[in-house]
Amino acid sequence: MNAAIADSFYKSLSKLTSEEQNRVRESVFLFLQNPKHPSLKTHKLGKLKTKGFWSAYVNMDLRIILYEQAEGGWILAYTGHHDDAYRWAETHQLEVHPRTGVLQIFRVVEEKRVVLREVRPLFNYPEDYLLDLGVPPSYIKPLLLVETEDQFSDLISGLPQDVQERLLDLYTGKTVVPPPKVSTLEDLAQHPLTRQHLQFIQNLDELRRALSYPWERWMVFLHPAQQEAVERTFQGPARVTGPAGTGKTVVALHRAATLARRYPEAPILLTSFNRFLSSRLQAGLRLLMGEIPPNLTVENLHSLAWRLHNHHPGQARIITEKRYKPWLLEAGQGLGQDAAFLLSEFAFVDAWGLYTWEAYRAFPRTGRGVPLTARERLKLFEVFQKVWARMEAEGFLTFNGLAHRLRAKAAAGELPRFRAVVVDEAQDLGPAEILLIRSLADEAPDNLSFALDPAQRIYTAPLSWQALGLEIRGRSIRLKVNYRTTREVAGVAEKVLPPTVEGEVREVLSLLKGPDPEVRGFADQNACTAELIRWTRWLLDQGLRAEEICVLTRMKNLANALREALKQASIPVTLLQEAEDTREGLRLGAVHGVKGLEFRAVAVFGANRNLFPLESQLRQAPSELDREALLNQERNLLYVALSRARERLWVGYWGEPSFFLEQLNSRVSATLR
Ligand SMILES: Nc1ncnc2c1ncn2[C@@H]1O[C@H](COP(=O)(O)OP(=O)(O)OP(=O)(O)O)[C@@H](O)[C@H]1O
Repeated sequence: MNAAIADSFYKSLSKLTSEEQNRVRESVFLFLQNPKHPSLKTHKLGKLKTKGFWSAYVNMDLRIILYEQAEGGWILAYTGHHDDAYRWAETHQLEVHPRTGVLQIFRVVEEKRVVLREVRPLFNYPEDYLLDLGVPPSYIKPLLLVETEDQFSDLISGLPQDVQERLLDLYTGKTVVPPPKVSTLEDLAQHPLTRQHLQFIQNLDELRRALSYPWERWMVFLHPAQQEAVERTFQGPARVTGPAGTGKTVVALHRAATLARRYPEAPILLTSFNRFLSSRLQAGLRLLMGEIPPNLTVENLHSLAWRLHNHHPGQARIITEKRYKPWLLEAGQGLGQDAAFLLSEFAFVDAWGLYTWEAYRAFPRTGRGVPLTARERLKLFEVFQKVWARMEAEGFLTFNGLAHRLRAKAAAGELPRFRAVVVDEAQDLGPAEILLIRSLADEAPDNLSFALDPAQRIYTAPLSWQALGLEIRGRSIRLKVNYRTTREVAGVAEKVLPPTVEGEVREVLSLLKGPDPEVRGFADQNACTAELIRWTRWLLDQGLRAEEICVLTRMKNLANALREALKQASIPVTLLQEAEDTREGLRLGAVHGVKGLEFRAVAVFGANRNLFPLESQLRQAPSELDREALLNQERNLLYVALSRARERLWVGYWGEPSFFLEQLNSRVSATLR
């Protein structure tokens, strides 16, 4: 079988109803077994003879647009309702690029753009160089004639994704290196740029598999940077980083699947820090692999730790800070240290597993904010020992304590190991968790793969990878193409962050265009609520389903108050923490519960000065450095909230706006005054 499915086909398929998708799938199957099957009425599109497009009949309403290759193979290019499908065929073309050799599908450039006249070009590069970058020859002149940014965006939106990326980089003043050239046909199928757009189907089995699952583009087409992070054999721990929506979870899923196939006899673990995220990973893997193979475990770290712990006698219950706080304060009376500092130092010692005096004394407290003399350290350690003794006597253990205990067992060879561990959302893991993961992985190539975004760290303080014994230099891949959201939404979300986060310059490229986000100030909470309800109703009128809309607040109590108001307005609501994918209703909840999710429309309700950052929390910071760390976490929380939106973003505040919003561009900040 000589067939390929194009990215544009999957994209168009996803716009059809599931009933229509099924009909299209049946016809594709039929077509690829017998292109001349009479029921398909396959015919060359008359007026478009030179372009090589064909149409196949699905039913009275639906058509599949195909391209016949010179060597006799077929490319599935598009599917849609009759008029839409024919319009697509008329306005697109498929061509092997004369320089790069890559097969490209792109929108036919409009003739009227090629009028030669005196202009002040926005984009001025040698034609030869643009050709080297893979710009189709018909686009060169129009590109050199664009005068405004809007014209530029509009023009390049018809180009293949990789060419758009290069042109946008060029536009923002970056040096862009031309892609490698494709010379042979075999080379073409293997070329990362081709694989970004075309899925080659070798036999009926592959076709059956491709047709029997819901088709999602991320399952099939990876960006070359994603592909590298998925497929490379790393000689040690590796990590993939990137802003929200750049496909880190997609990489983690593919990487786990690839490693499970690469080491079929060895146990592989795909993990994240909470149950909710792991169940999403599980669902993603089922989509990707059909069945999760027996050597691949998907489990959140806490549940894994309990499972390993329960293999051994002497179970303990996990203690929360709320429960041990009074014990710590009682033991620490007379030390002259305030409660916030005692709690913070206890958590620090616990996180790093400094359970002996020698370990605590020798451990650098750099960056802790409150300096301690050796004597003060010793006094503190004696207090901590009392708390640990009490925990032990009452059958309790902190989670970090459990993690360190397991780590020691793993080091002594008493626990089973994984050949490779893949970790998603790794920025929120603390030292105890990362050290545990490290101890559970074999010392071998490909053993540890982390996916993370430092700007989404909302639970822990930044960590030094080197201090954890993880050397990742030369094995770090950065993603920058945002597949989730529009340029407008990504622009607003990134602007609440500083340009560099934990040493990494924030770089994001979104190829989608959409409406400007709205940032609105109100006199009080009631007015903000009323407008939010109006906006929600408007979205529902526009055809969005309630579950495609999510409203986020900084605190749970604000979400509860809003829930009542939405109920009264007869808008169905499901709280985020209760939300199964199947439940209906607008999603509502505190930002902490929205990690890893995305919605067509997102509203942040209460982006007020005293809520982002949460004033009451900042006041408790024991030192200026702790305050700084908390401030960053709060900023990250707002970033997480804003970056969940795929198409529409609405931000409402009353009183003073959060100062994190100050960096927004003038278009948005105009509404702040
Ligand atoms: N190669 C791809 N092709 C098409 N869609 C993709 C691709 N990679 C990612 N996506 C889509 O982009 C969106 C974001 O992907 P994903 O959740 O993996 O990003 P992320 O970097 O983990 O985001 P976050 O940091 O916000 O959790 C998803 O809808 C996903 O399906």
